[in-house]
Amino acid sequence: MQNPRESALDVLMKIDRKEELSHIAIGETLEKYQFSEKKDRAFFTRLCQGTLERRLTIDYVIDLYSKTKVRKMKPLVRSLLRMGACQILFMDHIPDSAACNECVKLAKKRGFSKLSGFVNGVLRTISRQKQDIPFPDRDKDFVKYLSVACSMPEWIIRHFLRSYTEEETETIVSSFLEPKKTTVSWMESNGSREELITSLKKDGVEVEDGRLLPEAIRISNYDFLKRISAFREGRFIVQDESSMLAGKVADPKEGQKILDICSAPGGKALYAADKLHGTGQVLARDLTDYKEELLKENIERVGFENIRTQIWDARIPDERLAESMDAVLCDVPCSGLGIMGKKQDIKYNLEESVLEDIVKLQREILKTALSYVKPGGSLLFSTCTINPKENEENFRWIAGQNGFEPVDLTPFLPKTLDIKTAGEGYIQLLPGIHPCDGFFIGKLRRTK
Ligand SMILES: C[S@@+](CC[C@H](N)C(=O)[O-])C[C@H]1O[C@@H](n2cnc3c(N)ncnc32)[C@H](O)[C@@H]1O
Repeated sequence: MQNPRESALDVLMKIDRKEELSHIAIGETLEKYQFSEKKDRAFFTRLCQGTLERRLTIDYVIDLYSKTKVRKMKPLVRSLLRMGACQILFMDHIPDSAACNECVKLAKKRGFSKLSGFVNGVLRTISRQKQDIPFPDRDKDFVKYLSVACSMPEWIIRHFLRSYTEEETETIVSSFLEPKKTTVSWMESNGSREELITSLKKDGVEVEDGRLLPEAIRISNYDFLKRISAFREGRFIVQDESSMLAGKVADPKEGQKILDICSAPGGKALYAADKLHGTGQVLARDLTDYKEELLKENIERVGFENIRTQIWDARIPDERLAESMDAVLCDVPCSGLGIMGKKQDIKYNLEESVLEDIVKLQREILKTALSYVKPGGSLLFSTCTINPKENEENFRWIAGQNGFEPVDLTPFLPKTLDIKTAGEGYIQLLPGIHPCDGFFIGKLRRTK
């Protein structure tokens, strides 16, 4: 990576043109430059992520000081100004002069010499004014204030305000901007937790306990996952604690037959296979070749033999599996409103109208999923969103199906998680309020 700013510019333009999702575009560049200096790779990543994370705030500020509004700018100039403003406003260790000069140089290098004066003027004005920027007033217009302060589309804030108070909404939305460590799930079939920690430390990785579960470990100060020996040896998978908790609630037991009908990249399916200790069978399904490849890559790395993959559309009933599974994991595709801190694209790409269609798809999948549960077996329903229509309302809908009853989740939850609805078979985890992603977990048992 000769120039991390130029690499960031290319990635930001690709994302702006909606050619690629941000984690894929950033990941591909990091893979390509895996042998570049750690500090350049870290700066590139932070610059891309920061510019995306704060895009609405940055655009608001640029629009205050530029005659041409952000949406009317040439794509290269737009991305360049955004990343310049990100450094000036949010990256304290970068001198403003370096941020301006480097952007001007890049404008010239990429054939925009005529606009380099404009780029310089806007960035220098932002630098001069940064302590006095007139942000929207919280008391006059809460939605506008929070939208600009936390770079969150107004419709999403209004959507949250239908279910949560202003304080709760502010806590949730601002939590998405907090720096996050990578959480990983220890695979107990591939060595002890102590061995894993020793191996991580030997590779220079900083290690902390998880906040909810003993199998969770939070890691930092690493450069490239694939260079960590314990990762290559399949001693852990990357997984948020909310997702591990869903696996725990599913309560996999040795010898069981488990079906994960929406399983890529395989977090919950692998968590379940691990707990089966080489016995039983997990069938991990997803919709496309690409998703099956992701699953296979992870299964191969971990080396479990009690899990196999299959491409299958979860909406289509498979008679051969009717009432045959001890547990069905139904981690449905969802709006992803609980993980907007990790996947920046969600907040900018999602449209409110899509929320209704998602619920329809989820019900089709859930209905089919129920048909695979054997009498006495269970269905785990989960999403990574915080939308009551996709969560509580769907849960009530499946709980109303003949022959199913909610399972008390209390015995599966850590003592620190005191959520009143657990006794009714479901919990809603909220980012900023609970120490994990926004996530919904519900469980039902087939009674007959
Ligand atoms: C929330 S993700 C699953 C995450 C996974 N359970 C894990 O823990 O790693 C939802 C998955 O559903 C898949 N999906 C979407 N529509 C589907 C369908 N009709 N049939 C099967 N899988 C589908 C998506 O490809 C996506 O991989």
